[in-house]
Amino acid sequence: MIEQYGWSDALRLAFEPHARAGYFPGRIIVQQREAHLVVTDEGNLSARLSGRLRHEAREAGHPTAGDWVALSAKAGDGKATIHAVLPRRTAFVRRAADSVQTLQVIAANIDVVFVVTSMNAEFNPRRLERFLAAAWQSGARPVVILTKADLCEQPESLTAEIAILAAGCPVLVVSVRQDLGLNSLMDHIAPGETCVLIGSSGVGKSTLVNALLGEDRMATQDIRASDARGRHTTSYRQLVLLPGGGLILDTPGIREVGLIDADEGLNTVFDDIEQLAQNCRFRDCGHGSEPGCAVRVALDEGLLDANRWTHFQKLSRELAALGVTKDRMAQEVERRRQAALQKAYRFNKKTLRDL
Ligand SMILES: Nc1nc2c(ncn2[C@@H]2O[C@H](COP(=O)(O)OP(=O)(O)OP(=O)(O)O)[C@@H](O)[C@H]2O)c(=O)[nH]1
Ligand SMILES: [Zn+2]
Repeated sequence: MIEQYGWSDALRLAFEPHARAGYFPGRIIVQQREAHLVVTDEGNLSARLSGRLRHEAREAGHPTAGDWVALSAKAGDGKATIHAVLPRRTAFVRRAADSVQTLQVIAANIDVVFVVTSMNAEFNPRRLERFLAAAWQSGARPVVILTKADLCEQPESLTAEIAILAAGCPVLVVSVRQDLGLNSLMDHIAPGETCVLIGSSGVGKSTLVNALLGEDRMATQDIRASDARGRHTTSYRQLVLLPGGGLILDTPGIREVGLIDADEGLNTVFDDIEQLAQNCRFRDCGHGSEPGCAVRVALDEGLLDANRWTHFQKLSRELAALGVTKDRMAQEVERRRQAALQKAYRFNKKTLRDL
């Protein structure tokens, strides 16, 4: 059962101390305020945090959808207690809605982030950059999906434009209406791997999930004809098994990626600018009036788009204001979480590293 949900030898190894303590493993498929829905070899259980974990969670963060956890349960009542969270391989992090400083991990242990944008509405390159940066920063592989190809007059030129922006990740063109491109999408998720979809409201994420599942499990919405944008629909927020053996997590929290949280992700998306800046005469060039500034020259000669440059500076400033270091923020959050966990469980450092 849990093999289907991605249970692996590495996880088994990390789980050993918990197995010795008499606990069994499970994966959170729905995160809820009080009790989480957890898939286990004994079926789905409704699990609450132990008192001790609840206490630690204040420092180390709460377990989230996609997390592997150590459980105990009394026979037969469908309820369980979560005693520990295994180290995460990847984490999708966003800033909490109510605070600039608080980070929220909204999905753990994901392998692929599908960045979804539609081909019918006006294409917004800046927004795609932000989504891509968030995707890179999670530690998972980003893949761009362009939806509603049936509504686009010249899909080729738009695809080419986007491929340049999304340098380094695959760009897939799909149309659920025409049943186009869905198989190549499935090729990007291996059995046991977990993917998430991010993208603005109305781009067709739920429709895609339904198509992948082969049934209408997600509530979709009818698009507002006037502005080609969508309204929010409530979704089935859970980690679900796809027929091909992969897993998909469709949660509203992931869709609403706010500000980008990592300069690592930013650098990947703005790789060309980073390259340019390396040609400046001074290593700490501020790209203002310094002599020998390669960025200024590129701007003057029209080799670097002025809007793109402005956007890059704006995002850089936002990140600097947050004190973001070169480390991926997701990794930093995870490091702190593990440090807190180690204090509690004296986890073997090597076991953590091996994951
Ligand atoms: N023409 C066309 N319309 C599509 C396609 N895929 C989705 N749509 C339509 O786009 C609208 C929005 O689709 P949803 O799947 O609800 O969008 P969403 O991204 O899940 O939206 P939120 O739940 O608000 O985040 C619906 O009316 C769909 O029928 C497609 O391939 N072609
Ligand atoms: Zn410079």
